[in-house]
Amino acid sequence: MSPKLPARWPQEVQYARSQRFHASVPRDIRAYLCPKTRIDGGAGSITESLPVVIKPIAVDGHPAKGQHGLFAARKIPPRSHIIDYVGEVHVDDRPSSNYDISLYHNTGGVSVGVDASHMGNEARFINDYRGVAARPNAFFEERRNGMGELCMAVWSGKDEIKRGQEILVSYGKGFWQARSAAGETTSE
Ligand SMILES: C[S@@+](CC[C@H](N)C(=O)[O-])C[C@H]1O[C@@H](n2cnc3c(N)ncnc32)[C@H](O)[C@@H]1O
Repeated sequence: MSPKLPARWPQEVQYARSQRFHASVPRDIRAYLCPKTRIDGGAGSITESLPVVIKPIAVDGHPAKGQHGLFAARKIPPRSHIIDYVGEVHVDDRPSSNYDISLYHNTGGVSVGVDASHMGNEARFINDYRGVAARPNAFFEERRNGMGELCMAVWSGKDEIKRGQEILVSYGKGFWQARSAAGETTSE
């Protein structure tokens, strides 16, 4: 059964509750990332509602005005798991994706990313804090989910996130440096 789409989910993007593996991921890397046999694709383990909601950004001065962001649907305690970043796990280059985050590097120099440009979950709407707030209120850190699969998770920082607040992470300077040539800017 396909999962219910969140409000304001874009038609052209496939909604998924668990990451998918692109053919570019070598077998040994995949075995490390996903050591257990997956029975149902991973969707079955999610029972709780997520503490987040996708909203359009209409505030003047917000650098992502006209786009969407991810907001707390209820109070989120400090240092707690918010959501896993779901997308296509890949090792091929995706220089034009604005939804590609780094998941894992092995000692042999293989870099694994999670790209949510064509498929993903609510986490793909998390904006960078630059130009929005003084600092991020959430951060990326990998974890092994209930199925033992390595994934990139989003966690709250040291302060509680209040209902209605935008979830903001740092994409890292590299993200913006790579885009400055293309004319995409932040206030930093
Ligand atoms: C992962 S997407 C975030 C979700 C996006 N706002 C949307 O509606 O699909 C990353 C893109 O969001 C925009 N963005 C996120 N944070 C931003 C910021 N602080 N300043 C300017 N643009 C931002 C940029 O266009 C960036 O390439």
